[in-house]
Parts: sequence; structure tokens; C-alpha cells
Amino acid sequence: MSFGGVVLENIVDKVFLVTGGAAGIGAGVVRELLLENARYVAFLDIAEREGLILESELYTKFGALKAKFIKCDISNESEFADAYKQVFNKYRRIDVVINNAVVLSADDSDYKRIVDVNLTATISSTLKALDYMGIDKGGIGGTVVNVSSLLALTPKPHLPVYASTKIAVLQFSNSIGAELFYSKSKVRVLTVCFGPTDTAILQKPSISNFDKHFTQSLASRAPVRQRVKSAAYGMLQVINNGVSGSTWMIANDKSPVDISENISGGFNVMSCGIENN
Ligand SMILES: NC(=O)C1=CN([C@@H]2O[C@H](COP(=O)(O)OP(=O)(O)OC[C@H]3O[C@@H](n4cnc5c(N)ncnc54)[C@H](O)[C@@H]3O)[C@@H](O)[C@H]2O)C=CC1
Ligand SMILES: CCCCCC(=O)/C=C/C=C\C/C=C\C/C=C\CCCC(=O)O
Repeated sequence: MSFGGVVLENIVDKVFLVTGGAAGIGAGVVRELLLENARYVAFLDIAEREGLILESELYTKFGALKAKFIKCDISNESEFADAYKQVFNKYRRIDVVINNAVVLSADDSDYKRIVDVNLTATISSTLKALDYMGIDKGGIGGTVVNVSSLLALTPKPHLPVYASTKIAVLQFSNSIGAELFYSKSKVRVLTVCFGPTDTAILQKPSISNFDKHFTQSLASRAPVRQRVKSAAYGMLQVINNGVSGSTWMIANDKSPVDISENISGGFNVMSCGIENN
């Protein structure tokens, strides 16, 4: 029941809902949560095969009552609402929601789907979580973590639609996580920006998909990636320690860094010369 010797109070015995939990960083987070004695982890994904394989791995390691795969397309409002209901009904509580699922596409015509999954579903999920967990709505408080990216913070012309969804997730989460909201709901809203991490979206064929405008520049500069385990450990540390409205960078296999002041400093620079009302 310890993480480097420290008991993670915001993990132990808590009920979790994780989107995009069947593969990549999401699956890593699901595994770490159970290792750190979460009470119950429900993970939602469209990838049925991967979801069922992970569920069976978790049953073997942790027993049948600790984890559940729910096949759910989070861009489908009624499926998503049903999944929330299912998780809540199990223990009459949800303590932590991790909005992690992602769509990346090289095809410009996919922009609606990228926005629907990466941004709209994150907003919709955060609002649902506030309804279930907010003390102003009869809940007991809790935590929402929304996943952004290093690419939200770097002025590169690559992946304009994907990067836009990630900066929007950051602004939305910082705003709804502000003291004004937190003081009423007692639901912390945190943002995690991952640096390059070794998952399917950074595999060479995937990166090559994005090269059509950049003549192989991305594939040839494929970045050094951190391990999924480091990203997942980092996520647990942020859930344990983060203050509502804060933003964290998890990169290079290092411990999470609180970059909230960089973010607000950046906004101060951008709004220079504009009178503050
Ligand atoms: N891997 C990396 O280098 C980085 C990842 N991130 C962020 O980390 C998060 C996790 O990314 P990865 O694990 O790398 O991605 P991944 O592609 O390995 O996993 C994403 C999961 O989301 C699921 N998903 C996609 N659409 C869905 C839908 N409509 N409903 C439910 N599930 C759906 C997929 O089936 C997949 O299992 C994402 O938010 C991504 O933007 C941020 C920066 C770097
Ligand atoms: C295929 C891109 C997946 C994006 C995943 C993500 O959110 C963050 C990744 C972080 C680092 C970069 C990874 C891939 C390359 C994309 C743009 C990098 C720009 C390279 C450069 O010109 O410096």
C-alpha cells in the first residue's frame, strides 16, 4: 500500500472512472491504480478486444471485483451517460475521473471526430463528474484529471486540430478548476500534459501518417519517449498532490512538475497591454 514508501491517500480505497483505459497510458494508469489499492477501477474504451484482454489480466492479478471494462464510445452522449450510471451504481460513488481517451488522425476530414473525442467528450465528462461528485449537487467531492499534451504548449505548425483540442482542454480545465468553482463543488480539476510517451500514437507508422505536409520531418525527428509506467506513476502522484486548477508536465521519465505558474505567466505575457477588468 505504498508508492515509494508514501501511502497515496487520494488513491487508496477510491472509485475510479478512466476513459481510453484499454491501451497506452490509460491502461498503464489502470494497472498502477490497482497496485496502489484503489477500491474499484472502471475503464471505458471503444477497443473491445484490448479492453477484454486487460480486464482478464486484472481479474487474474487482483480478483474479479476490482476492475471492469465498459465498452463505450465517449463521443456518444447516451453511451457515456450510461457508463457513468453503471460505475456510480456499483458503490454509490465516483471519486476520481481521468479523461484520457484520444483520437489522432492525419486526415483533415476527421476534424469533427478529433474535436468530439478529445475536447467535447472531455468537457461533457467533466460536467457529468461535477454533477455526480460536487458537494453543491449532493455529492462528496472528488477529482477530475484532464489529459493535455506538450503539443498544447509548443508553437509548432504540426497537428493543428489535435494541438487545438489539447490547448482547449488546458484552458477549460484551468478555468473550471479555479477556486470560484472548487469552493462550491470540492471537486479538484487538474490538467496533466504528457511529453512523448511510448504508446501506439508514437509508433513510426503512426507518426509517418502526419508527415504528408512535412516530408518526413516528424518521422525522422521522432522524439525520445518516456515509459508508459513513468507517465502512469506521474498521474498517480498528481492525483495525490495536485491543487485544483493546477497544470502538471510529466515527461522524460521524471516526476511530475507543477507548471501552473508558467501557464499563468504565459497568459500574462499574451494579455500584455490589455486592461484587466
Ligand atoms: N503518447 C504520447 O506521446 C502522448 C500522449 N498524450 C495524451 O495522453 C493520452 C493517452 O494517449 P496514448 O495512451 O498515447 O494514446 P493511445 O492511442 O495509446 O490510447 C488511447 C485510447 O483511447 C481510446 N479511444 C479512442 N477513441 C475513443 C472513444 N471514442 N471512446 C473511448 N475510447 C476511445 C483508444 O481506443 C485507445 O485505447 C491522450 O489524451 C494523449 O493525447 C499527450 C502527450 C504525449
Ligand atoms: C504523432 C504525434 C502524437 C502527439 C502526441 C502528443 O500529444 C505529444 C507528443 C510530444 C512530442 C512530439 C511527438 C511527435 C511529433 C509531433 C510533433 C513534433 C514536432 C517536432 C519538431 O518539429 O520539433
